[in-house]
Amino acid sequence: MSLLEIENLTVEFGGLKALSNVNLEVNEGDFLGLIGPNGAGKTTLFNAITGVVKPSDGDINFEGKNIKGMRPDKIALRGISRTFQNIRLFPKMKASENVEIGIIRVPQYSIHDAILGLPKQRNKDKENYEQALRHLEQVGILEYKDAYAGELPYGIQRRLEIARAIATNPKILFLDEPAAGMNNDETKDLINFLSKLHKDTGITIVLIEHHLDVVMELCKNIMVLNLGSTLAYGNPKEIQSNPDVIKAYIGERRQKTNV
Ligand SMILES: Nc1ncnc2c1ncn2[C@@H]1O[C@H](COP(=O)(O)OP(=O)(O)OP(=O)(O)O)[C@@H](O)[C@H]1O
Repeated sequence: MSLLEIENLTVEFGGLKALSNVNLEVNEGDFLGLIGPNGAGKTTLFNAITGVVKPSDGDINFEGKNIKGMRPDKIALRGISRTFQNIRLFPKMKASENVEIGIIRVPQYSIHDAILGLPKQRNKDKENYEQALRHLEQVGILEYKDAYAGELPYGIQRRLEIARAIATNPKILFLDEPAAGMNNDETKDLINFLSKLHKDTGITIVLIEHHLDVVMELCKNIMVLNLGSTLAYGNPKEIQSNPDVIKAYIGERRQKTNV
């Protein structure tokens, strides 16, 4: 059984079919890339899986259970975590506090314990802080633990988002354009860091990215969406030489980036 199975998924916004009969299987440990032109439906697919938008048709099975239409918080508790295209950190909170928010998803002590500041609450707070530091270390930004998120360099903020997402201890991680707005050095750092994260933790990752070098280097398989439908699926070599993909997307990206 696959970890995630998407069957004939359709998402409509008014008269617009953002996704049309999309099928996808993700196995445990996969590193899957999701590419395609602007408006192809990539983020909509993430939004449907994470419960942010309601599909009009099809099924989304995670660990054999249909999660289609479930609330985002319930889906997150099943082990599905994500980052967003636009950074969504709490800028006036410290880096460590942003990660603690990822850890404290379910009440860990009663309101009574919290109001009275009982040892159970104090111990849990200390454990959460220590765990947050471990995640900051995991993504290589421990030195920024006391810095305010909004004051961090862009590439570090992106890593902090990933630290917060993995703090929920997910079984699958969806990354929506983690290299967006990064310069070449930051992009190279990101490739190395994601490769190490995947190797060290074995976590299943699905990655949307327009920086094709990131996708080609990291992903074992790639799904190409175009106009809400699957245009192609294959390994990086197959995708780069697929004439339909070159015509619909890669050719245009090469022109834009002079690759
Ligand atoms: N909440 C929404 N309401 C109405 N239309 C939407 C909504 N979200 C997405 N769309 C539309 O659905 C289509 C797919 O959008 P989506 O954001 O999924 O594309 P994408 O492949 O992620 O694009 P990009 O690479 O630019 O991020 C687009 O035409 C978009 O305008």
